[in-house]
Amino acid sequence: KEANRRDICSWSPYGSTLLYHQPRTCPVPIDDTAASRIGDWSPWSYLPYCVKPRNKPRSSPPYCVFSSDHYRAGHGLSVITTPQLAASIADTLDDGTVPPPIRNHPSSFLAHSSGPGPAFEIKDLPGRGKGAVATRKIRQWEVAMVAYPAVIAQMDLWEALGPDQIRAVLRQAIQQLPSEQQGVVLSLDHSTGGALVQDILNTNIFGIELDGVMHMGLYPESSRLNHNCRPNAFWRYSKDNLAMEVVAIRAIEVGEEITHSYAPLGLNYKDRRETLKEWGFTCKCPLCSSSRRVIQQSDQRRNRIREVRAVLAEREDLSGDQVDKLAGELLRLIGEEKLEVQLVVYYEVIARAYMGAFDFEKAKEYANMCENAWIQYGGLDHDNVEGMKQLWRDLDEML
Ligand SMILES: C[S@@+](CC[C@H](N)C(=O)[O-])C[C@H]1O[C@@H](n2cnc3c(N)ncnc32)[C@H](O)[C@@H]1O
Repeated sequence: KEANRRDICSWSPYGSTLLYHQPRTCPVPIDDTAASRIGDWSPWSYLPYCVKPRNKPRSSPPYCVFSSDHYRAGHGLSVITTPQLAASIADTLDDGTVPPPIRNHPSSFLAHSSGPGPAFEIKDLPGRGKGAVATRKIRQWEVAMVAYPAVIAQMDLWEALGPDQIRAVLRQAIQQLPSEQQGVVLSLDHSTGGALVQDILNTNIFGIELDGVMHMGLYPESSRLNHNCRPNAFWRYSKDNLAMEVVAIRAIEVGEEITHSYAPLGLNYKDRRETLKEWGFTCKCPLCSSSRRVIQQSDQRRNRIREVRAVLAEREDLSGDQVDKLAGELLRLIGEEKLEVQLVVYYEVIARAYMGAFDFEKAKEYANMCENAWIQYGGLDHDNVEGMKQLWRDLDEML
């Protein structure tokens, strides 16, 4: 009975978990041979271009280029992945699967442009190339930017394919984009070295998950966002419609650059530099451009944040008063370091520390703060809603 339901793909773990419920169809995965045999490769605009990944076992599925000309009002999309994963995202090609709040956002190119227009402009910035600068005040939790992918490629592409195969699939993926989108992609920044398209991908990708498999997502609009070690925004994307939202973590003033962090948050200066080497640049954000004394003070705070977190998470003999003191110190340091994006994680650590100290009122207070922050942070379909439910279950069991 289940298998007959149109909204469940038997081979797809996502099946019916759409937040924005659309009837889901379940296209059959096709490679180039199957598509030519049946003479149909819809919903894709071109016959898939497939290669056998040279560095994977012989039984592995091919990696194919699937392109759509009409994706997001004709901006186009090329996906380099297995036939099965391509079939699992076929429904997202339909503009109708983008929920109205995202589709109608002023920065979305699907919006009918009678509204106020985007809240940012792309400008040249000293030492950092181009970047997005706020043209009006952006409120905390406001979606500042909506973006859609132009290229998606399986994350292990560079290892799975031989160099000639990589060149061939990238050439095909770019050639099959509408010409305007080709120009947009080829004009993106690149700083990691090597062949142009591969370098553009390495410089600009966001890691996204399709059916549990990591992919590189190239989102040209949000590619212009620079890194900041004290970011004022973060990004999230929806598996259901592939749209990316850039959200303000605190109020952003007119003229302020909108930034996110490319590196895990909370690293000290040396570790951040090491991590950002992979991206091929030396960070020139305001913190990294400060005096040595300011950087040292920041490092001390960041080291202390890690220590306090470890004490709260690991010590089982803390009293309520001790948790009060440590939680207060942790939140003060996070505020001083402007690492608000991490609060979701720390609220849970504090809630669990209060549970350990049998102060259930405070535990509930922080569990509530954690849940509200996750909802603001990830939206209702965020994976961590499950983690939150576990926190509440653990708390209920103790009461
Ligand atoms: C994803 S792009 C960001 C937009 C880019 N600035 C542009 O002009 O399109 C990443 C590149 O921007 C530059 N960049 C980003 N954040 C930076 C920072 N904090 N300091 C210096 N350069 C930065 C680096 O060249 C990096 O490789």
